[in-house]
Amino acid sequence: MSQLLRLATAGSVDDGKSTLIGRLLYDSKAIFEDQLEAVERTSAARGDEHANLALLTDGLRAEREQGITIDVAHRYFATPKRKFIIADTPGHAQYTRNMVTGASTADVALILVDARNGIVEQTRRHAFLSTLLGIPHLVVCVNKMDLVGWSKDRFDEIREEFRQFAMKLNVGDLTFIPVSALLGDNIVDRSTNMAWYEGSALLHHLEQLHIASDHNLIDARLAVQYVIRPQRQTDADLHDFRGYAGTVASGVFAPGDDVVVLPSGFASTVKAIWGPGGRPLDEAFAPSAVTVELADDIDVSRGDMLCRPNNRPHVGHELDALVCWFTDQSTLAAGSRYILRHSTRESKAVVASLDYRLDVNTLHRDEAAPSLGLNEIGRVQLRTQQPMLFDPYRHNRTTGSFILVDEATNNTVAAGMITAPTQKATNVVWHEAAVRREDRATQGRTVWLTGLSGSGKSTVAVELERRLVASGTAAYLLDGDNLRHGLNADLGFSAEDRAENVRRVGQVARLLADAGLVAIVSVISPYQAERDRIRDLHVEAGLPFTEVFVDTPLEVCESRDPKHLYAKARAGEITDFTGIDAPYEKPTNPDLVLRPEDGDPRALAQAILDSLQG
Ligand SMILES: Nc1ncnc2c1ncn2[C@@H]1O[C@H](COP(=O)(O)OS(=O)(=O)O)[C@@H](OP(=O)(O)O)[C@H]1O
Ligand SMILES: Nc1ncnc2c1ncn2[C@@H]1O[C@H](COP(=O)(O)OP(=O)(O)O)[C@@H](O)[C@H]1O
Repeated sequence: MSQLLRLATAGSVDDGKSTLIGRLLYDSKAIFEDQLEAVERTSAARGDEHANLALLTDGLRAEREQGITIDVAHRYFATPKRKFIIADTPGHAQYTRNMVTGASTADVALILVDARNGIVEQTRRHAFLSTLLGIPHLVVCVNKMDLVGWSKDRFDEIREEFRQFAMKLNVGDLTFIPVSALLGDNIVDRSTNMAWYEGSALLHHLEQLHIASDHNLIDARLAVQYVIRPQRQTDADLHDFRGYAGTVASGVFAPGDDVVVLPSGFASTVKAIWGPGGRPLDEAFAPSAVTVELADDIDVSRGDMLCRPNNRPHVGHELDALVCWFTDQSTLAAGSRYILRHSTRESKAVVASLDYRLDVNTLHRDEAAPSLGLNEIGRVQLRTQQPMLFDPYRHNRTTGSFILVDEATNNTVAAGMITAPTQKATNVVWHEAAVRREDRATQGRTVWLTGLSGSGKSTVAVELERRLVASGTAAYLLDGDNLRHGLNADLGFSAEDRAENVRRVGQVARLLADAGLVAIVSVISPYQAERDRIRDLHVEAGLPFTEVFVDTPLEVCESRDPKHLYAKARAGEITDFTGIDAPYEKPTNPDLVLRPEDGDPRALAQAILDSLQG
């Protein structure tokens, strides 16, 4: 079966969103002949020169007005390569909530920009929301290129402006396509009007997009929806069948797997897994709805979660989360009480504090904000009566999200994304500085070089620092090797110690960047999750973060072996050596990749400089 791609579209009114969707449907021959004829007739009657494809999607608007969905319409179409679902979210300023509901399961966000107007407030807002929702791929369609004379310069200008903004966000994969939705350029077929554009047309890009690896296949989680306990049918059934039905939120379950049931902590083994229609399954992935049978007769009830013994979600009463407020009937403030629904559990919850309200347009945090109103987003600390079983949203869009329900009206009043369990440090108050970042002479950032030992991180980093300082930019190199002589002298090379090493270096880099320096970091940092955490730390602080993958193959590193460490590792004299008997997880979405064939260390340092300026 072809893989399904979920698309969320966003753009301000009149950017051409409806036309673009119409064009995709029209040109991929997905629309019904009669609908099309009606559009052609209406367009001709209105004297339109071209078939007005917005009319196709305007039909949907009527549906919406009847309140069928929360202002999000879904459209289905298919090409021989793939099936698509488009969630069309209206672009008005106050429609944050629709975007949050419509796009939370999307694989790709399509953001439309009118080439004449360039990046506007809405563009930034939608880009921010898309990244907040963890949508892994972002496609910026610079539309109405016909109205700017198919200008490459204009396209480049918009792309650069967007890139500058996107650096402050945690954007996974970012693509820019110049299009004319009205005339069909670069929608399904490559445009002949823009020969300078070398990329794919939109549909082709969407068909090719690799999304399988976006799914979390590591953290096995299944929230029990209900317990199936049919009556004994015949005397031959010595035991009553007991199955646990639910949807796999992430990871993989298979018969024979050891599992733990949370929050009780009882352990068992998966005896069998049943799919739809009672079919036995060898494996179950997200988002399959299955029934799991366990080998042991243990107590499991609705709301419990099955996971693997060595990979568990957080269990706790305190959540740190970003919430989007959905209603104008009330506001959220410290002390407000709600029902929190998370996977198949629910609990009473109180807002322990509202840390700040986020201005989605400027990313400014208002720490003095007393409450959140309609469509506003803020960071809150929540305390629940029952223990919750959760993961950060960044790792798991299912076990990382929740909704808040008003007890009195039973209305959903907010959607939330869990950032982390609330930090342990209690009674420690953050002191506000009198100097704001904008008041400092320079604005800092972090450039993070990751790669195997001997890949060239330090050499390139030294050269980058030299060039920056020579050009009058305050920069400071934090080298893993060197820090391990001081700050991190107590750490070795176990997975835990490396995580702590990277956490400390990341915190120091953030402080330097906050102080206005370019912090250059050169550490192996072998784990994606740790690197992501450092990126988040920067993004949350509004500091640009550039992840540079020094992608030198293991064989090359090993042949260089300047410190003879590979030789020692091969001889078994050192253990846990990265690339030999300890893992290195390649960056999934680095901002820049440097390969040996790209040049000598000087050329590579220059490539980093170019990317910072570009
Ligand atoms: N077991 C093992 N594995 C990897 N590296 C080892 C090990 N033992 C010592 N070294 C030396 O320590 C340097 C890596 O330190 P880092 O702080 O960058 O590592 S990590 O990010 O915590 O994984 C690394 O430096 P670079 O070669 O500059 O990367 C090595 O010289
Ligand atoms: N781009 C490059 N081309 C060829 N050799 C390189 C390059 N970058 C670094 N080297 C050499 O590789 C060795 C390892 O580089 P180093 O910067 O110490 O790596 P790391 O800090 O990643 O361990 C050094 O001897 C260095 O001179």
